[in-house]
Formats: sequence, structure tokens, C-alpha cells
Amino acid sequence: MTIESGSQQRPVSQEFYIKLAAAFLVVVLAAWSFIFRGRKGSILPGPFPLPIIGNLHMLGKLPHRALASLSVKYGPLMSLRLGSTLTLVVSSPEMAREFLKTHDQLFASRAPSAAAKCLTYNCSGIEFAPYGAYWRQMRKLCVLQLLSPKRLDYFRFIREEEVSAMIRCIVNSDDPHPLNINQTVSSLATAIICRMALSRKYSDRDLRSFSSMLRESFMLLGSFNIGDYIPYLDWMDLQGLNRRMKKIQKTQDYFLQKVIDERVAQNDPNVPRDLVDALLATSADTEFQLSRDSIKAVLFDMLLGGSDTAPPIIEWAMSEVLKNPLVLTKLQHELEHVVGFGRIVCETDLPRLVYLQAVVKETLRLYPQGPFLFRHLSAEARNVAGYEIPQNTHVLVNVWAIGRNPESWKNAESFQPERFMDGVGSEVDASGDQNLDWLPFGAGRRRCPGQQLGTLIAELGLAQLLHCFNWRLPLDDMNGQNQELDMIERFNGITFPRAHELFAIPTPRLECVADLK
Ligand code: HEM
Repeated sequence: MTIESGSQQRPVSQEFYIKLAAAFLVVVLAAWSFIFRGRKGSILPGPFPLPIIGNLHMLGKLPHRALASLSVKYGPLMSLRLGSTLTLVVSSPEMAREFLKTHDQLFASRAPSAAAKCLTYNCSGIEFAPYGAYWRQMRKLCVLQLLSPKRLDYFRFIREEEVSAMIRCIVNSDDPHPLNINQTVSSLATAIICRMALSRKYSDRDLRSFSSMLRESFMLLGSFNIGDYIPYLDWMDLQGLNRRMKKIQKTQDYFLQKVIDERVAQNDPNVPRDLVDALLATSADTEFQLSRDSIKAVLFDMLLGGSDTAPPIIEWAMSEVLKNPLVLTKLQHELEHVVGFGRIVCETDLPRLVYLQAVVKETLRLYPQGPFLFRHLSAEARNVAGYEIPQNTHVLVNVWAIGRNPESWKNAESFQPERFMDGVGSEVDASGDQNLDWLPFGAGRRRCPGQQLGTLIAELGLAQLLHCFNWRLPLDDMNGQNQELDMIERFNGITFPRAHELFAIPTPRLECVADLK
């Protein structure tokens, strides 16, 4: 092609078109940046967003790590555009305090996602319910029926029975291969929460398929779904997540409907009341009527919270213990001292197993389940930490980054349970109320109500595994020496599993373990 210039004709080179396209792109990007950063009044630091996708491309396969690296450059409060959504990323305890304590009520709602709407019956459970009277009532009911110290004490026999059943299963196994720790402990928490919430004992096969259904739900609820951020692309379901949600929702609904139908049909006044009865009673309450879908949503939230949270903690803790022989020796000495060799560990031993408690806390610092708190949402515009935060801004608290913050933790990357022990070397109050350096259960109004239950399951499970057995890695066998065990994680939405499952070989350590047969 040519253009006229007086009487001369000059060819227009390809280079000209490339430059023109580049100039056009720069103008579009500048306008985009001006419109979004300027008009929303945000002067928050953050990476430059691309048109349409914003910063979605920067999340990578491990978003907690990608965002932690970006926050080193942009600071502990960073703004991102995820599609058309303004998202703040919080990466320091000071900033976490602003959102979870100082302005807790303002940010106490949840950012609704397609997965939350689909799997929790339009957000009518607890985890994804908007902040308000309904959420408060449901949370209170679950705490009263299931999670209060009194109810936890009442259900102690269930936890002890189920952990002993797990030990029995290991003892009785005639499989010559190393034990898959994840598989062994994954049904444990599901069995416990099913017995506590539904008064039902399921078969191992049912529990395994149930655990994997809940794991899939966790993944879907925590994933960054392009359709949530770029709504006009939702119909394309680019990641295939919507299809997976619908499939899992059908299975979940079938299961929960059956639980409710059986309970309604049972109607036996002599059977002790549980959470299902309490929810059904509330549904008849004239003041606060609950639909069947809401009952299913609340039950689902309890099963979800109680299932795949403690097992990964046990698996990570076992990995660290097997990597650190000194930690293993200290743990086993403590168990010998407090419990001895004549019996297995009971829950009432746990308060005296202070080193074991420190191991679980340190595991949660380095490997929090999950790496981000569930997305919080601003109810109205407000100035926070000197920045104007618009209404409906999403807030993502990077618990993983906070747990590894070198300003809060000495040798932040290394596993040192001693930092949680009282006295010399103690670095932190792990209650999470005063000190937001340690946030695996969140803080403020939306803080996890199942902390005590989750911790009890993780501590009891770990204590029994280490008290009843000696462990070695299969790699030790192959090479005659201790090989480096990898500690790589996989991003799985809300939970935080190992990328490669842990395999280890147990040898019975207590004589009374043989009696468990
Ligand atoms: C050690 C295991 C557990 C860990 C690490 C854990 C962690 C968390 C985290 C990080 C949150 C979000 C807090 C926030 O967004 O600010 C949460 C919320 C929640 N957890 Fe847990 N959790 C555990 C065990 C449990 C158990 C056993 C249950 C119940 C059976 C449970 C039920 C819930 C519920 C209902 C919420 C939503 C609270 C709300 O939105 O008001 N969790 N949990």
C-alpha cells in the first residue's frame, strides 16, 4: 500500500503499522488505568492492570506466593484489579488489624462467588452468608449445638474412638507398601464431624468418597473463577469450573436431602437431639423460619469446615517431624513422660503435651489451611489506613505471607516449634486476638468458630501416630540415608495440601497397640 505525498509516492512499511498499533495500545492502557485508578479514587499501590483481565494473569499457579512477591514491591496493602473487581491484598499483621479488628464490622461480609452461590444454596450457610441477623443466628446455633466447649467435651468419646479406629486400621493393614498418610487421616475428620453433626457412622468407602467430594468443593469455593471477575465471560466457563460445581452440587444435594428425609421420618423422641434436629426445630420456629435449602447449607458448611482442615495439618506436621529428627525425639520424649508406654493418648492428656501443641501451631504458621482467609467485602466506602476504599471492594488476607513475614518471625522459613512455647524463646501469643502475626483461623467477627475442634483433631491424631509408631521415610530405605523430603504445596482453593502426598513406614512402638487388634 502507498500514501500520496505531493507528487511522490512512499511505501508505508510494516514497521509503521506496528508502531501505530503499539501507540493505540498505549493510549488504551493509559485510558484504562486512568479510568479505573482515577475514577474509583484509589491511590493504593499496586501493579498496572491490563484491559479486561486486570491483574488476573499475575496470580499464577500458587497465588499466595505470587501475591506475597508482589507485596514486597508494592507494600502490605496492595490493590489489584481482578477483571472488573477491585481487590485489596493484605500482607502484614498491622494491615490485617485494620480490616479484621479496627474496621471489622465494615468488612464482615463475604464476596459472593458463583461457587458459593451454587454449593451453599445461594450463600445461606455460615461461611459465605452476608453479615447480618441470619448469619449471626446460624453461627450461634452451630456453636451451641456443636462447637462450644461444653458440646466438645460431650463429643470427646467420638474423637477418641475414631482416632483409635485409625490406629487400629494401620496396625491391621497387611499392605506391604509405605502408608499414604493423607489417605489414612483424610477420612478421620470426616468421620468425626459426621458423627457429631449428623449422628451417623458411615462406612470407610462412603467416607472416602464423601471426603473427596468435600475436597472438590473446597477447591471450587476458593478458586479464582474468571467468570466471577469478568461476568460477561461466565457463560464460556473457560476453566470448566461451573460444570464441576453443578456436578458436585447434585451429589451433595442428594446426600443432604437424604439426611433430612431420614430424620423427619425417624421422629423418635428417645434419640438424643443433634444439629439436624436443632435446625429442623428452627425451621418450624415462626420467628425465624428456615427453608430446607438453608438447613442443607448450614449442614454442608459444618461438614466442609470439619472435614479437610485437620488432616492436611497432620500430614504437614508429620512431614516436618520426619525431616527434623530432633523434633521427633522431643515429641516422643514428651509423650513418654506424660503418657508413658502402658496406654494410648487420650484427649485429657493434650493440655500437658505443650511441645506437641507448639508443633501444631508452628505447622499452621508455615502451612495455613488456607493460604487466604475467605474473601471479605466492604459494606460501604470508608477511609482505611489513609486510603479511600470504595464499597464492594474485595479483601484478600494473605495468611501464608503473614505467617512467613521476616519482620514478625525470626528465621521465618524454618520450622521451630519452640517459638510457641511459654518462657524464653516464646515469640507470640497464638490466640489470634491480640497478635495478628498468626492468623490461620482468621480474626474478628468472621473468625473460625471451629478452631478448638480442628485443633483437638489435629493434636490427638498427631499424638497417637507418633506415640504408637516409629516412622521412617521410604527414601531412607532405598538409600540407607535420610533424603530431603520436598515441602512443596499445591494451591487447592481454600485448603493447602502437599503437592506430593507423604508416604511413610510405621513400626509399632507400644505393646498395647497390638491389643487394639
Ligand atoms: C484446624 C482446622 C481449621 C482451620 C485451619 C480453619 C480455618 C478457617 C479460616 C481461615 C476461616 C476463615 C476466617 C475468615 O474469613 O476471617 C474459617 C472459617 C470458618 N470455619 Fe474453620 N477452620 C478449621 C476447622 C473448622 C471446623 C472443625 C469447623 C466446624 C466444624 C469450621 C467451621 C468454620 C466456619 C463455619 C467458618 C465460617 C465463619 C464465618 O464466616 O462466620 N472450621 N475457618
